Amino acid sequence: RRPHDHYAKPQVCKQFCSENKIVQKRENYTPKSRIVDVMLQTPMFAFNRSDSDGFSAFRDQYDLPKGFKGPLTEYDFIVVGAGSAGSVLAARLSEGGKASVLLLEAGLGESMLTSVPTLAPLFQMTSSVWPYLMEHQPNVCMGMENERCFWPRGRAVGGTSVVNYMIYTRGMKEDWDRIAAKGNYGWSYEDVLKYYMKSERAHLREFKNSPWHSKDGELTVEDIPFRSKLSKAFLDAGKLLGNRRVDYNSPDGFGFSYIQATMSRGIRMSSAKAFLHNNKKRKNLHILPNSRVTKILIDPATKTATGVQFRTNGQIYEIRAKKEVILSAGPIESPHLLMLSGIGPRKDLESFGIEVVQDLPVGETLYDHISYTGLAFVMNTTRLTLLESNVASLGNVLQYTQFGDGPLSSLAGVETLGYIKTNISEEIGDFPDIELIGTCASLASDDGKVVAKGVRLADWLYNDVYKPLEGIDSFTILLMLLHPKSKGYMKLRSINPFDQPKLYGNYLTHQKDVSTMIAGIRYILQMIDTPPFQKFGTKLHKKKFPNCKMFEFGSDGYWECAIRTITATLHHQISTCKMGPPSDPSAVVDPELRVYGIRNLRVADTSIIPNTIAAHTNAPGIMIGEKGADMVKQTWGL
Ligand SMILES: Cc1cc2nc3c(=O)[nH]c(=O)nc-3n(C[C@H](O)[C@H](O)[C@H](O)COP(=O)(O)OP(=O)(O)OC[C@H]3O[C@@H](n4cnc5c(N)ncnc54)[C@H](O)[C@@H]3O)c2cc1C
Repeated sequence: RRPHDHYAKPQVCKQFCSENKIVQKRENYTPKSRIVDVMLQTPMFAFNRSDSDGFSAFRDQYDLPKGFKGPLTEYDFIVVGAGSAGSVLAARLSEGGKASVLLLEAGLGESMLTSVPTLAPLFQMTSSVWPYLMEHQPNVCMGMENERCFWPRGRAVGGTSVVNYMIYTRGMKEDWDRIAAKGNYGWSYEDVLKYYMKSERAHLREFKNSPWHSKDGELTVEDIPFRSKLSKAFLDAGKLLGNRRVDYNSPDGFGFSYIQATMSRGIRMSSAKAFLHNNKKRKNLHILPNSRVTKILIDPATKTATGVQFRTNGQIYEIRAKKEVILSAGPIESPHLLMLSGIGPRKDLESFGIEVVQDLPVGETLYDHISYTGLAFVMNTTRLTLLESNVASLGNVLQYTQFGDGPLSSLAGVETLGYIKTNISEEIGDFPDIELIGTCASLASDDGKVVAKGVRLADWLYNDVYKPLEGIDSFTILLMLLHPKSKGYMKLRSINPFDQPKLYGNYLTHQKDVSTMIAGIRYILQMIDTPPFQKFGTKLHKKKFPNCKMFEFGSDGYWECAIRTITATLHHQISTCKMGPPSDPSAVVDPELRVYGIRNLRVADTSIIPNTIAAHTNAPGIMIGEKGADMVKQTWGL
């Protein structure tokens, strides 16, 4: 071969060459926030605001290693998506130098601003996310813009770990043991714990010598440096109601605790920072940001994945995988890519004229964790919460830039967790059905500019109910429905890879989900009545939602209307490429993550999680990346 034959050449693009307009518009958007404004006055964060990409000066760069002019024509492994799972996979498969790895990512490198924990809600309005909207579902998200639920997903090197709230949770022992008991060999708690611990570098004051945490991994897990007095009140109230203080990331995790966060000295620890930064100069690891995969290349005769097609800078490339293609594009794009490539429900694919390579139930299962974020509590005591007007001070910015602590290191007010079993649960033993999340902020703490806008809360609701709280100390306690019985699904919208698929959450279609959430709200109100909160004169803000006026405030009918009005997702969509044994008709991948019926193709990301788990899904995604990498290595003797 002549040397230039090693490099991939762009091909003529015949169709679907440009991305949809929404994404292009967002590329040029710099979010507005008082905290950012103050930060920009400091030399540390100064940058050119007239730049069309407001964050360009402070973006992580991922140039190809020295000596490479472009991507090669083939690699041993192609990993699609540099998110929570994909970053780990690419790092592990390229270690030791035995295999060549191409990591393709649609988004750009993360910016310096995404590193600041308290700005987490800001990025849901930027080009760092895929701005998915759920299809309209009557009677949910009634208080969101156009009554549509918003499902942003991270779009950056680091994926959703670049825009998430950094809560580090692994799931209960029972969750993983149940998954294994359904025929998913190798996925029991004991099995997955090994991989959680492989990644982890814990600095947790309370659990310094715990056997359930490791100090040797790449992913720093820390206590949040900032704690408000309300965090202690939350834990004390929990204790008074009979809950234990626990390490929720131990096998005995049913109880209350301070949050453990993926951060390092107050700075966000994305999976890109943890797994790619130190490895990006490896000669055998090529990372291509701004490169969107549009199709998996599959030989229909042998049913073997042979490579991918992707678009970068308006050019289309096809690159071959000598060993495997691994999809880590997340719970929406991994199934989307499978369907576009002929792997999915036969009837649906045929209705779009897509040649069916493998008939599989891709996208037919979709679970999510919904939450009610609408409770607001006021107090007779001031300076207990994170009012943006107080946080946005030069002193706080300097404190953060010098020491990595202070209010800017807060996860936008999120501080504590409590796993509870409501009085209507039918589960046996310590199996929680609700997670409570203690905070020191409410929807009004930033005057409605960021958090409410980020979740697309409708102005009619915000102005009527929350605006009166602006400038006043107020906070919320959230609840998350851990094991919804309502099941959603997703479908192709068209054969254009740039069209978002149709997403159906099917939220609250099972009445038990509604009653469990109401029981969770009542539990929170009980907590608020205890002395730890009452010593601050804490009271529920009792302004009725305008669309729920027909119900008596506080009745079951009222709370049902309220949760159907603010039906907030905590963005843990899973199961769209469900893992299961061959006997499971709803499975897309086997317990070694191989797509059924196709050779050399795996899915390794949160889309494979088969059941709901009591966890936020970043750490599980990273664990799946670790475990997936080991399985791939084992297959190829690496
Ligand atoms: C606002 C928000 C807050 C959250 N907070 C928390 C939290 O506090 N704690 C927690 O544990 N979890 C949280 N989550 C959820 C968690 O972060 C995600 O579930 C997890 O990161 C998903 O990991 P993944 O590897 O499956 O996918 P992702 O991390 O989403 O990675 C997928 C990657 O693939 C890329 N990609 C997609 N399609 C293509 C394509 N065609 N070509 C190339 N690249 C592609 C994407 O751009 C992305 O980078 C939050 C999520 C959101 C949205």
